[in-house]
Amino acid sequence: MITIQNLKKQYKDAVVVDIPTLKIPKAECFGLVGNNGAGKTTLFRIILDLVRATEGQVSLEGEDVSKSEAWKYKVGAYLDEHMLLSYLTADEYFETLRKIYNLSEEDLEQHLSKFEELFNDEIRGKKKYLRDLSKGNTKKVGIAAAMLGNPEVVMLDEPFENLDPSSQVRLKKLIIQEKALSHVTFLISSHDLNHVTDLCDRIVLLEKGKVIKDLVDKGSMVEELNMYFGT
Ligand SMILES: Nc1ncnc2c1ncn2[C@@H]1O[C@H](COP(=O)(O)OP(=O)(O)OP(=O)(O)O)[C@@H](O)[C@H]1O
Repeated sequence: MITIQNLKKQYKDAVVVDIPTLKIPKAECFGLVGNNGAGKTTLFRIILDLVRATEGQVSLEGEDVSKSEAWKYKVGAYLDEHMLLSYLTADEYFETLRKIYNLSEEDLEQHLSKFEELFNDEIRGKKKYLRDLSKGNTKKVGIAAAMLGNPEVVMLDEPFENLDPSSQVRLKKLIIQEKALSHVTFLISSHDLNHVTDLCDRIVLLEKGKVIKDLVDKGSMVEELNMYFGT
């Protein structure tokens, strides 16, 4: 369970996140939507302790993420390319993570085999450094890395952005499979209302840092969001 309490982030006079309370239960697929600047990435960054909140706290299984370290072994995340080691090739990067997570070569192969269709022969066995990959292929590496090591929570910021249409469908299939096989809690922010509503059990809509809708009814989710976004 991720618990957010009295959370505020302020830059000078601007309050960009303001969430009195929000609980994300284990194994939920939690979607986060909102217009540009609504505070989605900032909220993810606070959850990952990449940005300190001005007030309040985020805890994972009762541990305040800004005061403890143990939660880091339970969380995998891909927010942007800064999280990668761009001077490595994809194979070198996965091998580095394998050692960090203390996985066997078989474990790594088994994990990466799930991404074979998504990688589409563009990622593994290439001599290209991550910094030279296309935006979509970079994202695929980041997503595969975020899901490595059996994390309990996987956080993905805009996972569908820059992916070609076939890759978007493949990624969606992969996340659905992973949801069915494990009890991973997914936190996914997206501007793609169709994908996020297809995938997620619950969608939270942020506006100027505040939760203005918390949707759990699959039947009316799409309609409510289309009404809000005028789509
Ligand atoms: N370091 C910073 N200094 C000042 N303002 C910041 C900083 N980081 C974020 N902001 C502001 O916080 C607000 C929320 O930004 P954030 O990136 O979280 O929004 P978002 O919902 O992820 O947007 P998008 O959909 O465009 O990615 C924006 O107004 C942004 O300008």
